[in-house]
Order: sequence, then C-alpha cells, then structure tokens
Amino acid sequence: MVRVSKFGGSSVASAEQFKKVKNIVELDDARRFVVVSAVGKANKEDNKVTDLLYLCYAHTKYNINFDNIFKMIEDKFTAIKNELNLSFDIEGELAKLKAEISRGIDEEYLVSRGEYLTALLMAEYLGYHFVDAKDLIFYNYQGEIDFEKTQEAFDDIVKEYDRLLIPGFYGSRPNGEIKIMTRGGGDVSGAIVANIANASVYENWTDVSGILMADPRIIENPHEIKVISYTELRELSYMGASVLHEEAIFPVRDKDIPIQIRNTNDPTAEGTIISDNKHLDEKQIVTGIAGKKDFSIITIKKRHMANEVGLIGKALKIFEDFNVSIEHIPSGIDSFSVVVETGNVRSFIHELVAKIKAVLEADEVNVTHEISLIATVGEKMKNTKGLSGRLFKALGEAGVNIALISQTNDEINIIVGVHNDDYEKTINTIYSEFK
Ligand SMILES: Nc1ncnc2c1ncn2[C@@H]1O[C@H](COP(=O)(O)OP(=O)(O)O)[C@@H](O)[C@H]1O
Ligand SMILES: N[C@@H](CC(=O)OP(=O)(O)O)C(=O)O
Repeated sequence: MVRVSKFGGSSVASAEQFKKVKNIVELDDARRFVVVSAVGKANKEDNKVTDLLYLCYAHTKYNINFDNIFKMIEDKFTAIKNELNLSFDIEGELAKLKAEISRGIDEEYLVSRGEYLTALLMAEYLGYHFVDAKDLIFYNYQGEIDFEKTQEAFDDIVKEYDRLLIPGFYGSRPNGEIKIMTRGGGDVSGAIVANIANASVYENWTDVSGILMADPRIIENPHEIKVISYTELRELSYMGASVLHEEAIFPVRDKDIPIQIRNTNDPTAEGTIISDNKHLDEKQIVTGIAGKKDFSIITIKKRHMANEVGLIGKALKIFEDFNVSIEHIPSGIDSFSVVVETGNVRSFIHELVAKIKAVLEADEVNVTHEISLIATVGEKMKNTKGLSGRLFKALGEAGVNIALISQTNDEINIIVGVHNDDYEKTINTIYSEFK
C-alpha cells in the first residue's frame, strides 16, 4: 500500500508543526511520498511565505526596499532550522535569493522558492530524498501536465530512492523555466504525485478535521462531512470551500484514488473521504454549502428576444473579446443575465456595457454589483421533491432578497445570488434548514 501525503502551509508553519508532520509520517510505513506547501500561517495574524514572496516581488517592481519583508521570511525559516537542529544552509540559500531578487528575478521562480525551501528543510528532518518539482512535474506547450514525461521521471527516481519529499505548487515548462500553479495548487501537486505513484489513497493534511458542511468562519461548529463525491467537492471548492483546490480532483479521479482530508493538529480524527458517490451518506440530502462574494450581474433586455436566433452567442463573443470568464447565464423570455466576477470587469465595465448595447441593439443593459453567489450542493438533491421550495421559503422567511437563481442541469447544485450584505445570513439560513 502506498499513501501520498500532502501537508498544507498550516501544517508546516512552525517547528512545532514540523514535529507533528514527522509523527504522522512515521506512524505508517506506507507514507512514502510526501508533498509540502510553503511555510504558512502559524496563527490568524501571521503571514504565509507565499504572500510575502509575492509582496517582495511587488516591491522590487516599483523599486521599493523589501528588506523588512524578506526579514520576515528569513526569520520563519531560520526559526524552524534552529529549533529542529537541522544542518541545511538555509541562511546561505536565503542570502543567494535576496541577491537574485535585487538583480531582478522571474516572479514565478521567486514565488516557488517558498515550497522549495520548505521541502528542503522537511526532507532533511524526515530523512526523505528531496526531489525538486522542476525535475518531476512537467508541463507541455499547452500548459497542461505532461503525465507521460512526469511518470517517466518518477519511475526513474523510485528505482533509486524509496521515500521522496516533493515541493508542491510548481513544475517546469518545456524550456525548463518554473511554472507555478494557481493559489492553493499544492493540492494539485499532491494529486499528480498520487496518480503517478498509483497511490491507494491521497491524504491531504490541513488544519480542519475534514470538509465541513459550511465555512467554519461563518457557521460555528458546522457538521463534518464524512463522505463526499468528487463532483460534489468540485462544485463546493469552486464556489469557495477553500479546503481543497478544485483542480485536485482530476488526477486522482482518473485512477479511482480516494482523497482523505485530515487534520495535522488532530491526526486521530477520521476526516473526510472523497470518493465516487456509491458511499454517500444516506440521510443527508444537502452535502455542503459554499459561497463567494463580489460578483456583478449584467442584465440585457430586448423585446421579442426569444424569437431572435444567436443573440446570446453574440453577447458571449463580446465577453470573450474582453477576456472575461462567465459564471452563469440565467435567462427569461425578453431578457438574460450574465454573471461575472466584479474584479474581472471593473476597469472596463462602461466600455463593455456600451459594446453589448450596440452589438445586440438591446433596449436596456443594467449592471448590479455587490452580489454574492451561494451554492447548495448535494448529489441526493436531484431525487428529492420540494427541496428548492424549502430553500426559497427559508430564505424568504429570513428576509433575504434573491437577485438570481441558477440550477445546474444535473440538479446537484442550486445557486442563489444575494446582496453581499446578506451573504452570511443566507449561508446561516440554508445551513439551519438542511443541517
Ligand atoms: N467547508 C469547509 N470545510 C473546511 N474548511 C473550510 C471550508 N470552507 C472554508 N474552509 C477553510 O479552509 C481552510 C483550510 O484550507 P487552507 O487554508 O488552504 O489549508 P492548508 O494551509 O492546509 O492548505 C480551513 O482552515 C477553513 O478555514
Ligand atoms: N503556497 C501556495 C500553494 C498552496 O497550496 O498552499 P496551501 O497548501 O497553504 O494552501 C499558496 O499559498 O497558494
């Protein structure tokens, strides 16, 4: 049996956390392949090394001194090294990096150093062989993972080494340059390693005892989800349940490898199993609730729209030309809306609206900002009559005004759009109704 264990930033945030990781790894001989994120937050007020590295880069770009920020990074790494009596020359590595930053450095390379240095320290501490992710995780020219090349590299390395420590969050482009993943991408690295190692399970160690039915920062002590399907999890993580990166599903689902979310601070807790849906909890209709703030709804009205072929297509082309991805397109007879992240349209919203009005010859184009989207997700929802009635009745009784409703065709996700001010209230109301 092989377990691939990914430890997130919170699990490697201090020497104390490193010790917990070592205890966990040594508990089971099957934990042969370990992936780590960069040193994360040791407490709520603390900073992630990844954020500090981004900040260093931003400072150099505008020629602002970054000594104080870099010192915070140095202090974190040296404290871990000294408390654990490690011999790796972290001071030398950091001094080299600082000089490289001053000379001008590639942003992705710089940001990847968080996981690189954390992994080097952890490799020495665990006595595992360090493998630089640039020599293992390969991207092709399309920016996708080249699984064949990655598998070959892995097979070569395991001929020589039995236990590997791999930094998450980055790999290399065909020309050898570092390519980083989107934020939280360490989860994706872990999933890729689980795939190439043909793992029996992909363990994702974090600071919560599994996926909770709702964000613990909004709901006090939400229920833990014991089992969840890959699809449900993907819907929830896309909609803001940040515990696992939504792209981490694919590499493991392809090989039917279950993911287990576990708590580094409470390793005896069972956590959540993410697997296919045959193990779903029989009683629970709604599996989870997640949401995100700050969307905009662009509503296009035109009389007799229903008779006009290709109108929505024309609108979508405009969004494509502005390079804006679309979240939802709820539609009526004489109107339809396009929901987008406000941050993606803010700087050119007037131009965008003018273009839509002109090209579609629309009667009216309205924009509503400050919208939150909240998803209620569950595979069992599709066979449950009256579920949406319960949802909307509860929200109506709580005085929440619903600006938008969207339901996926497979009926496993109902999304409501509400004003940002009603975000917490909406999640609370849905949770109370279906917990
Ligand atoms: N539904 C949810 N279940 C569990 N955690 C959630 C949920 N929604 C949001 N979170 C947040 O996700 C955090 C864990 O993800 P993350 O910060 O990326 O951890 P790590 O540093 O281990 O990668 C939790 O501390 C919690 O605040
Ligand atoms: N360090 C990266 C990648 C990552 O996965 O981190 P974490 O496991 O702490 O979410 C980030 O902050 O985005």
